[in-house]
Amino acid sequence: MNTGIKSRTINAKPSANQHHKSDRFVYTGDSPVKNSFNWASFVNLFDYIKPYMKQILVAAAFVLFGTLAQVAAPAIIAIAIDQAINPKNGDSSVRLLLIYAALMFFLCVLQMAISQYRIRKTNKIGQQIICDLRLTLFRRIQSMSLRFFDKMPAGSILQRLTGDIAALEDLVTNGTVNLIMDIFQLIGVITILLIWNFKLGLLIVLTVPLIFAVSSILRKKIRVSFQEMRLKQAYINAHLNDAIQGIKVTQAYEQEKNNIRYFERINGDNIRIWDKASALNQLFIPIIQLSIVVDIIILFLYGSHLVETGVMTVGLFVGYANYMSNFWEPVQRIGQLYSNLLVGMASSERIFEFIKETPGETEAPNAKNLAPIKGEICFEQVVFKYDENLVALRGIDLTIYPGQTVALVGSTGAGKSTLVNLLCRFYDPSEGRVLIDGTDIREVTLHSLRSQISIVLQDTFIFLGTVRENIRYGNLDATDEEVEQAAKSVFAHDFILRLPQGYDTLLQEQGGMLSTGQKQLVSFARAIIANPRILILDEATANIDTETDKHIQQALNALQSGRTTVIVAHRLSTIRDADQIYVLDHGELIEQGRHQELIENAGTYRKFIEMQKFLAAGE
Ligand SMILES: Nc1ncnc2c1ncn2[C@@H]1O[C@H](COP(=O)(O)OP(=O)(O)OP(=O)(O)O)[C@@H](O)[C@H]1O
Repeated sequence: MNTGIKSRTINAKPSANQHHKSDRFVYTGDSPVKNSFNWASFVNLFDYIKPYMKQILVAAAFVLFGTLAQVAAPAIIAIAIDQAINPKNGDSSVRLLLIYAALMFFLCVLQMAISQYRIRKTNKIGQQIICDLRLTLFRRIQSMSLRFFDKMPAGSILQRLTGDIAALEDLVTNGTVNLIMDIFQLIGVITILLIWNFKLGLLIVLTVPLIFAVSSILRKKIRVSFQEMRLKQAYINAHLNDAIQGIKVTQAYEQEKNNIRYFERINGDNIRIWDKASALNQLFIPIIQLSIVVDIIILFLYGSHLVETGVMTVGLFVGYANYMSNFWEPVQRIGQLYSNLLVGMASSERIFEFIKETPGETEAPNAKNLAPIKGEICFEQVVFKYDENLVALRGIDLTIYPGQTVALVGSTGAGKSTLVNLLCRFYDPSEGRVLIDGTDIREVTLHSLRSQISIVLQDTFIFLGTVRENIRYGNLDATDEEVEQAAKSVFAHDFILRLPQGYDTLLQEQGGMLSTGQKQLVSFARAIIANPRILILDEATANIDTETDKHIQQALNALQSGRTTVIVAHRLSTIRDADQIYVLDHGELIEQGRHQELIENAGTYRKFIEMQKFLAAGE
C-alpha cells in the first residue's frame, strides 16, 4: 500500500549557497502525493457526507424552489414587456404590469427566505461533517504506534488536523448544495433559452464546453501547486513546533538568527507557491469574462436580426439579455467550486492516506482480556529491529519474577529503553515473544495490558492542567482523597501544598514552574494512583539536589513495594538494591546477577560501574 507518508529524512540541505556554514537541518520528509488523482480517495469523503444525506436532500429541495423562483424572474420580465408594456396590439396595461410586479416581489421574497435557510442549514451540515472528520483523524492519531511518530513530525500531523481539514471545510460547507443549486439553475436557464429560440440558445450555450476544455488543461497544474502549498505549510508547522519546543537550546546556542533566516526562507517559499497557485486559479476569471463578451456579441448580432425579422419579440430579446447573467453566474460558481475541489483534492488525499495508515501495533481481532496479573515477565529469544539495518535487541532471554525489582544497566544505546518499550507493547518484537504471567502480550487487549503497567519516563511529561489533574491522569476515576494519598505516599504532598493554589495550581506547558525533581514526584504519584502490578522506571540522569534526591529515593521505595519493578537504572543505590541486574551491551544481554556477584565476576558490569565512577561516589 502506498501510504503516501515517506520516511522522515533530515538533511543538512545545501541551499543555493552550497555548504554555507549557517545551513541548518531541514525537514523534507513529508513529500507530496505523486500518484495521479485518485477519485477513490476523494470518494472517501462521501462516507462522511452520507450520514447527513437526508438533511442535504431537504436543503436541496428548498434549493430547487429557490432556483425555480430565480429562473422564473427574467421570463416574467420578458412576458411583462410583451404583454403589458409593448403588446402586439399596442394596448399597454398598467393593471397587468402591477400583477407581474407583485409576482416578481413575491418571488424575490421567497428566494431570499429560501437562500437564508439554505445558507444556515448547509453551513451547519458542513461544520458537522468537518467535526466528524477531525474526530476520526484525532482518534487515529491517538491509536497510532510509536513507529508512526518516529517518522512523522508533530508539525506535519498538525497541518492535517488544521490546514488540510480547513481546506475541505469550504468544499463540504457550501460546495455540495451550491453545486446542486447551480446545476438546477443551469438546466432551467438552458431549457428556456433553447425553447425560446433553439438556434440562438445553442450559440450562447456552446461557449460552456469550450471553458471546460480549457479548465481541464489548467486543472493538473493547479492541483500540483495546491499540493506543494500544503507541503510548504507542513514544513512551516514542523519548524514552528521545533522552534517552540527547542527554544532553550536555540537561545543557549544563539541560533535565533539562523532560525529566523530559515523560517523566512520556508515562509517565502510558501507565499511564492501560493502566488503561483492563485495566478493559475485567476486564469479562470478572464476566460469566463471573455465568454460573456462573446455571448453578448452573439446576442447583439444574431438576436437583433431575429427581432428585426419579427422572429423574436423585444421582450424575449430582453429576456435573453437577463438570462445571460443567470447563465454565467452558476458557471462562474461551478468554476470556483472546481478550484475549491482542487484544493480539497490535495487535502483529502493527504487526510485519507493518513487515516488509512496502518496503525502498527494493534490488538489482534480475537484479543482477550489479560486477567489481573501476578507480574511475571519473560522475554523469550527477543530480537528487535527499528528498521532492517538497526538491530536494537539481539536474542534477549530473561525472566523477572513477581515482586522482584530489577535494574537494566548498560552504556548509552545498549537497548534498555527498547526493552521497556517492548514490555509496554509500544513496539512488537521482530522475533521472539514477550510474556506476562505466561501470556504473549500480543494476544491481549492493549487496555488490559497497559492498565496493569505504569511507566515513569526520564522526561517527565506534565500536561497543561492543575497538579491534581496531572496526578489523576494515572486513573481518571480517582477521588480527590486518593490523589492526595498518592501524593503523600511519594512525598509530594508537602511541596504541592506550598504551591500558590496547592493541588489546584495550574501547571504551564511541560510543568514550567516545577523543578525537575518535583516533576518526577508528580509523575510518581501519577504512576502509583494507577495501582499497577508492573512498574517501569526510566531513572533520571539529571543531577537533583540531595534533599529532593532523598525524597525521590523514599518515593521510589514506596512505589516499588509489592510490585514487579523494572528500572532503567543510573543511580548506584538503585542498582545495588536490585534483586537482579541485567547488563546490556549493543542489544545483547551479556551479564546478569546481583551487584556483589557481578562485581566479583570482574566483567563488563564492574568496568561499567568503575567507568561511571559510581563506586567512588557511593562507597
Ligand atoms: N525510535 C527509534 N528509531 C530508530 N532507532 C532507535 C529508536 N530508538 C532507539 N533507537 C536505536 O536503538 C538502539 C537502542 O536504543 P535505546 O534507546 O534502547 O538505548 P538505551 O540503552 O536506552 O540508551 P540510553 O541509556 O542512552 O537511553 C540505539 O542504537 C538507538 O539509536
